[in-house]
Amino acid sequence: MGIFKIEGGKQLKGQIQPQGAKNEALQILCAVLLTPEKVTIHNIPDIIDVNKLIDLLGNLGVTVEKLASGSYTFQAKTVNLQYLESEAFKQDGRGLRGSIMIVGPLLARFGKGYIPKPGGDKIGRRRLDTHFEGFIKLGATFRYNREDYFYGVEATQLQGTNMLLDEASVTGTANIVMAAVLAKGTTTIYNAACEPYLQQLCNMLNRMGAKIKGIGSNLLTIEGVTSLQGTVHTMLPDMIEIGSWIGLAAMTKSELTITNVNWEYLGQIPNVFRKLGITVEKRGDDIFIPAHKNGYEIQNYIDGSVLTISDAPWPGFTPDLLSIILVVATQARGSVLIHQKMFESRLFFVDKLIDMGAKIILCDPHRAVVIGHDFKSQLKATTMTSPDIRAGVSLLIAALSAKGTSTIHNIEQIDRGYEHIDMRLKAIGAQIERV
Ligand SMILES: CC(=O)N[C@H]1[C@@H](OP(=O)(O)OP(=O)(O)OC[C@H]2O[C@@H](n3ccc(=O)[nH]c3=O)[C@H](O)[C@@H]2O)O[C@H](CO)[C@@H](O)[C@@H]1O
Ligand SMILES: C=C(OP(=O)(O)O)C(=O)O
Repeated sequence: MGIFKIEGGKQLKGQIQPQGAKNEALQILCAVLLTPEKVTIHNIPDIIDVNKLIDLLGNLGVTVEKLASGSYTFQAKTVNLQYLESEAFKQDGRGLRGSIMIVGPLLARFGKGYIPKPGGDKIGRRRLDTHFEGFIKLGATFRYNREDYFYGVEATQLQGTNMLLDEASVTGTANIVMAAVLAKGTTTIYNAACEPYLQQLCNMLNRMGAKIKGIGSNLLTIEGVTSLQGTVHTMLPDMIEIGSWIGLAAMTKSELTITNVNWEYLGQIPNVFRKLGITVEKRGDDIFIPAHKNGYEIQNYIDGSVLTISDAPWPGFTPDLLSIILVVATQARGSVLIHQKMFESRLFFVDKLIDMGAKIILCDPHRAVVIGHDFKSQLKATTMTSPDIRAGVSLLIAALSAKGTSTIHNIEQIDRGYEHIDMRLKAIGAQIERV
């Protein structure tokens, strides 16, 4: 397993261009299975999870051609359905979370979709009921093999229907939408997730000939069509990476420009950092973060009570940035309650920050109070292990701000979602080595 060695306490400076969005890429790549025609995709991030999914598509018989860095064509003229029943698929399929979204397109176009329990972060229970309840509603038969955690759905022709999702699941909505576009008749999906990832997916599907209305809302209406054609799609910049760079700049008192961020898709993200007292300046389509020489001060509520930052389905604040908010708060002036509502094991990494000298009280698995140091006491360097992708980056930010040399193990978790992070950090002055 890889290791980062970080010499912290250095100010960084410069420009950073966000990569294409990981969670969007995982949906878009699965959508290529819906058509026998060529699909060209640009701004694909070069990260472990995405590369695993591209390999999986190749194993399924999709012709994959790399045009340039980040640009590929995919053509699923025929698909090797036997691979779905192989031992190799059981290994490949559980390598990442995003693989679950091959099920909807395969079911819709080929009548069967199988998947072993998918991987992804170990951040609490991650059920798949919403996905399979949706497929069943569309008329699929469902089976689950408890022995080897293997899920399967089959149907000769999906039928449009009305459904109310039990929760606004991101990958669940994507999966059901990709099945419903080829169903017979009209499907309505209420309580649909509507993250920018999903808006991008639905817009792409419409360009392929699908008929989806209500994009960006929690009520999608999908008129089924018999076939879809090829298209060209460009991924948005990764909003979670953008948030990570904002946090990094503030915590290391660095001046950073994050370029071409697509402001209109950032939702609450800039404002939540502003609530921590961080200056997030809009300069055209860039974000400019000045060096916070005098620190940053957490805002209280109007009545003077302590601020809470919590997650919610879009357009609420994404759970994927709460770990970063938490680490940034450790050096703020003031206190904040971090409430991670969705996942129950995503805050345990605070133990490491406490070891480094941060003032945090973990109230329960979902809530932590952070009392900021206002830079009066620097975090101390240490050795740590990255438990999940976002905690990993939060620990990396802590290490870059800490005094001395820190070591982070299990950096594959970080490489799962951040493209060449060590090279990009070096380019803005960080001292980081991959060993
Ligand atoms: C590959 C991918 O795209 N992964 C993202 C996707 O995962 P994923 O699609 O797996 O996450 P879901 O949206 O299904 O659910 C996430 C968690 O939130 C809970 N939940 C969800 C909706 C809701 O209204 N109430 C609620 O409590 C679920 O029970 C689950 O524990 O969305 C998550 C939530 O934004 C992100 O953290 C992941 O980065
Ligand atoms: C939880 C995340 O990813 P995944 O769903 O792939 O585990 C994430 O991107 O923060």
